[in-house]
Amino acid sequence: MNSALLSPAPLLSVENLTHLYAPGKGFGDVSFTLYPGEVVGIVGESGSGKTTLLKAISARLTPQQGRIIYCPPGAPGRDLYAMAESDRRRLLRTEWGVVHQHPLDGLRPRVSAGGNIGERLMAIGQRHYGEIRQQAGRWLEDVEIPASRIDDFPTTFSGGMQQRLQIARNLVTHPRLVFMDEPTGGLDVSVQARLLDLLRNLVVEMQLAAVIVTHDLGVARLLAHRLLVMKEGRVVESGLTDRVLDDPHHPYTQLLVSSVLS
Ligand SMILES: Nc1ncnc2c1ncn2[C@@H]1O[C@H](COP(=O)(O)OP(=O)(O)OP(=O)(O)O)[C@@H](O)[C@H]1O
Repeated sequence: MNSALLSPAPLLSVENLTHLYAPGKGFGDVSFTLYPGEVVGIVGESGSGKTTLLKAISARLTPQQGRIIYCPPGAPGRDLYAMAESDRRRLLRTEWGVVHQHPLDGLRPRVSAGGNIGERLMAIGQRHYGEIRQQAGRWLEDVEIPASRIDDFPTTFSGGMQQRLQIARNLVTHPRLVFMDEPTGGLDVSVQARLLDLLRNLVVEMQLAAVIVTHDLGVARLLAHRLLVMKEGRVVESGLTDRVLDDPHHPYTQLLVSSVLS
């Protein structure tokens, strides 16, 4: 993917962040910036701390050290964990989105597909039932779910459809920033390819900034402008995606890349 046109001020600045459940379990001293419209991929083997880091930067796990500054364009920067808990929760419902690996973790199983999408619209103040339903129907079609399924529960959908519904629920409010944890993990390869294509188009069209955790370097190559490579809770290499994957500098990245090629 080509680099985004970057605005001068980072949307998110992660500074010396640490959260260790136990020695070697979690992540330590991670710093990076994310610009509006930019997609950063976090790659690394299982257990390297990717999900824990994603939780901390998406306001779902208070880090033990360091800070995160969120600075939406035209507004002053705010320290994420110095905000009131209610403000962090509001961010997650409105300007931010979180796409979980297991779609039912990010959906309400006892609420219809339309309700799952409409709920986010209500969180940003929309009240007109007819308009909410219309937007939900449009979004279902945008993520290739027939609008005729609007009243069905997500539990009646296939895994791929559930994941597309979760994406629609998150994107309907046009968030600035989306966090995704293995968004195509657990799906059949053919379903993965279509979902990736859809995600890539949405990210480009909506000029979304995103942080994507994946152990799949193909997903990283397709979606991310920049990569952070994690090993044992540390970022061992970072840089533009093509540079990191085509000319890896750190021995661990070299191993990761060569294990995919072999
Ligand atoms: N709630 C928790 N309590 C204690 N230890 C945890 C907790 N969550 C994760 N860990 C441990 O922290 C380490 C990092 O886990 P994490 O899930 O962040 O890794 P990961 O890179 O996302 O791995 P995977 O790709 O398998 O999801 C692992 O050793 C894991 O067992």
